[in-house]
Amino acid sequence: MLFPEHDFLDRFGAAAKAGFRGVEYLFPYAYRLEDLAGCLREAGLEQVLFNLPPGNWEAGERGLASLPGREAEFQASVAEALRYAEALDCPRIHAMAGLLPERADRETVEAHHHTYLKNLRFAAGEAAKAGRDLLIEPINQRDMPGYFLSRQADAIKVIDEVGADNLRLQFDVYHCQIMDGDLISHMERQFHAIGHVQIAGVPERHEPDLGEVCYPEVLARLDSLGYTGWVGCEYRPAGNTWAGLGWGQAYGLSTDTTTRGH
Ligand SMILES: O=C(O)C(=O)[C@H](O)CO
Ligand SMILES: [Mg+2]
Repeated sequence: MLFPEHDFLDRFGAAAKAGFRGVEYLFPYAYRLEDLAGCLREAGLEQVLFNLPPGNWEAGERGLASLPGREAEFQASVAEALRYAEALDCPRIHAMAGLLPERADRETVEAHHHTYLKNLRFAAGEAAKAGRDLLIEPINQRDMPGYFLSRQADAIKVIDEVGADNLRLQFDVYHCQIMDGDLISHMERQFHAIGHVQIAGVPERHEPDLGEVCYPEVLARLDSLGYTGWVGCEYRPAGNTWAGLGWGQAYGLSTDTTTRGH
């Protein structure tokens, strides 16, 4: 989502020049593995996370994991994601849950829940064989109406029901603020399950210093909890990406325009 001023494969160099040490993105599948691996190597970056294939994104699909009748496609998506994760040395992959049909009745919701648990057990098992973590993320209903997983408590319940050590929570602060609020309490209560963190300003999803969330306090508390994982900057720059990085200087990022030479 950052550096949209550049073609995708050029964003790796821009991220490194800005001081990032790792990158994540939604989907790698439109690109050749060797091109992505070369970008990481040349920029000296780690591949931190990406998503499993989401179904037909252009047609509005937002993941396969809870969709009854699509299990074979989901299993193939796990294999494809793990193939990319192996080549890019990516320790974690995110399985998007998918959308409920409009006005879903109780039976439909239960069928999605049953499918979700079954698929996550399969995917966590395959990821564990490869030494990788599988993440699930509650996503807010404003950005993704009908998304099957939107509340923090539901995500923790699913993680407990699946019972796989490598099934972890993708704690996106932006979504948590919109759907549940009470950010620091949720972060503290769920800390045992957090496998990745993402941040963005609320409500516009711009830079973290724009909006209602006090990120210096949230990130300081994350540190004091002993978090040693990554924090993904999953936001849409309000303007030029570089101009908006001032918030990150406290975390080693640079807004130095002289490094823009790219
Ligand atoms: O939407 C988000 O916050 C995500 O992190 C998903 O991976 C992509 O939609
Ligand atoms: Mg997110």
